[in-house]
Amino acid sequence: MFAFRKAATSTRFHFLTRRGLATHIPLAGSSVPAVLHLKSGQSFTGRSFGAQKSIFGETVFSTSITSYTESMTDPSYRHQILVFTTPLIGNYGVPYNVTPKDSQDVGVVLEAAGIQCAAIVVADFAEKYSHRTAVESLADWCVRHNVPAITGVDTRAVTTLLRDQGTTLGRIAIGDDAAAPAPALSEYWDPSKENLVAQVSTKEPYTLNPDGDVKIAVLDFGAKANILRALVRRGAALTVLPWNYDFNKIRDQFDGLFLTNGPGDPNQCLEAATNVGKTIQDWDKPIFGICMGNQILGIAAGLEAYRMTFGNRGHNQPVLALASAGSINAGRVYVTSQNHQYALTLQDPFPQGWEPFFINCNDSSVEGIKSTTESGKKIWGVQFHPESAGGPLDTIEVRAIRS
Ligand SMILES: NC(=O)CC[C@H](N)C(=O)O
Repeated sequence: MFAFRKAATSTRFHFLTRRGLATHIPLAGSSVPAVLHLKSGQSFTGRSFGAQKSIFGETVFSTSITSYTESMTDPSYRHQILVFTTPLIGNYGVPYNVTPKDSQDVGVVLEAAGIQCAAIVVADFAEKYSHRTAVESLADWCVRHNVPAITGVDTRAVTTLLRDQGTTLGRIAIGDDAAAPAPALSEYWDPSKENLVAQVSTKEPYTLNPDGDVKIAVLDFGAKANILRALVRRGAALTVLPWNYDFNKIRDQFDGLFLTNGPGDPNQCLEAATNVGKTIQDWDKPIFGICMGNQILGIAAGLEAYRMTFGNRGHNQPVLALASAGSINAGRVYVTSQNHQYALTLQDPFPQGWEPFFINCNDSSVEGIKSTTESGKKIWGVQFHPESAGGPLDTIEVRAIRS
């Protein structure tokens, strides 16, 4: 036991010294009081182990049992207070998150360079961590990225509430703020009223793996790095574009279009849906979208994106492949990684030329759409994350699984 601890600690000091950070950042005051207030009136007390900063956000829960570092760096969690239903969080620390940046590499090991969620809430923060890739503790990482974190919270009670009343606006109050009364209802800030995609999307186009075999344009709504890595690994040359770039102006140079994941309400991005609407009308090359990308495709096709009660966040969401998925896959259930609050309507009939692709086995929400064979188009979207990180690999190569 001691040997493990020693190894983790010396790796961390090695990392900090190598990068010129001579002093160890101490574990943020674990006796500092902290409170999670919900706009619905409930308050949950705990202790701070992250940045000593109070924030507002949208309170959501994730049922994933591992990969807290991947979830926390996923830009789709922007401005969300992330409650982990798994009680013990932090036990394997945080890995080194930088790779040599070259034209084929997105430059990070996780999903983004920094923490993207607004704060985390856990039942039991593991102060001792151990993993061969760990270079710092979850507490140190949160402090370095100025992200508040609370431990000692009854996360089962919070989750039960959120499941019943839905995703709820919240406030994390740390230190002196924790002793203050809960905010007035009018003080709660609602991130879903903002265009969060504009905050996280690239501001300028850039390329990755320019010598790749297939030229794909990527509309960046807040891409997880592993999506870009997954495309580059398959030999694609990527041109990553800002979310509202009109791809139609340059589409002749490309073999395909990809639409990424992203934070917030897809209805804040109607400009992108209008652009994509023009593309799907008269472009016959392949188009694929993940999560927000699926929602933008759906809006462009004439479906509506609605707000779900508590969304689906976790790495254990079962989805059923429909007949439209093809005879190899139809009828199979895949366990998938998900992080979303909105979904496309399951309407009958579906817009002309489109059909549902997958259905969620828990709540029957639409888990993907595709163009019909008769339409002659090659367009697919999935609400889940086939590229995983974190989560099961069931859908990373759907066809390969059966063979
Ligand atoms: N991961 C995503 O792309 C999420 C899409 C959208 N922000 C939602 O919450 O539904």
